[in-house]
Amino acid sequence: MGKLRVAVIGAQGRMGTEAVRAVTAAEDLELVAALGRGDRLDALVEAGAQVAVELTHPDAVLENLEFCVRRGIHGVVGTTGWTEERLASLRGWLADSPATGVLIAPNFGIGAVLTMRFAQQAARFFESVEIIESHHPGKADAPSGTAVRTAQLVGAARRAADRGEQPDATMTALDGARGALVDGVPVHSVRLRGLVAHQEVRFGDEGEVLTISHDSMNRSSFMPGVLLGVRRVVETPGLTFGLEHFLDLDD
Ligand SMILES: NC(=O)c1ccc[n+]([C@@H]2O[C@H](COP(=O)([O-])OP(=O)(O)OC[C@H]3O[C@@H](n4cnc5c(N)ncnc54)[C@H](O)[C@@H]3O)[C@@H](O)[C@H]2O)c1
Ligand SMILES: O=C(O)C1=N[C@H](C(=O)O)CCC1
Repeated sequence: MGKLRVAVIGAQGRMGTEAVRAVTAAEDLELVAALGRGDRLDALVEAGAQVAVELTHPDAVLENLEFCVRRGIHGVVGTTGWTEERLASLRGWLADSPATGVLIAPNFGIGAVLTMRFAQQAARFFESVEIIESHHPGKADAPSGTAVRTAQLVGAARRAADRGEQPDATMTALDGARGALVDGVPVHSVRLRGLVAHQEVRFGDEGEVLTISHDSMNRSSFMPGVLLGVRRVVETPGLTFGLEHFLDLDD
């Protein structure tokens, strides 16, 4: 079998630079295109790309994915900012191109995916939960895609366990002091020079606190997840949301 032909969109960015390096170094993959802002998407077709790794900006990702899916190019997406409305558009394009696969990974870090899974498992046992995510100050979106996904998973697990609202006697608060409420879970976003990507999920109950915490120290740590996504997406038509679906976590 020949090498899988891979393109990177957003190739000059922080993540894109790492992805270009990782794809180039992988023996079973061939980097056939590296696109930056302003480059023609037609270059993907001309290069014969089979998979596009999308690492751009929430404002650009939908247009790039529509182009790819309509041409049968599979997508591995790290770009954040996903809403139900955006996902519905993507599902529509995929319905018209049923052999095409798209993986959206809020986080490619294996440890971060496990953090989300562990938080989901812990959620039903605790009265209180808050999420603190901390990132570099160049990040465009807040809260992080990882924190939003974690809060959704925790919120769903709390609902399934009939956990009511969290205790909180706050009567007056400055705007933002209690974070953003995502699915009933307060999420606090820190932006600090020197950081890469970090998250703490703090659970509390009478007399005990459980903190599940994960740190990405560099962006090369995301690359095993990106490469796994590239290899698996070509055999997984439709939308896959979350790298956990490619990790066989229940085995
Ligand atoms: N899923 C994950 O594990 C993960 C990890 C890190 C970052 N991210 C996300 O990936 C995205 C990129 O992050 P980053 O830190 O690399 O950002 P960045 O700003 O360093 O890089 C983005 C690059 O995309 C380029 N770009 C913008 N619009 C484009 C377009 N239409 N076509 C081609 N290129 C375009 C920019 O010029 C820039 O070079 C963000 O949404 C971020 O949150 C996800
Ligand atoms: O650096 C970023 O930007 C990151 N974005 C993702 C998110 O929003 O969760 C993953 C972590 C790094």
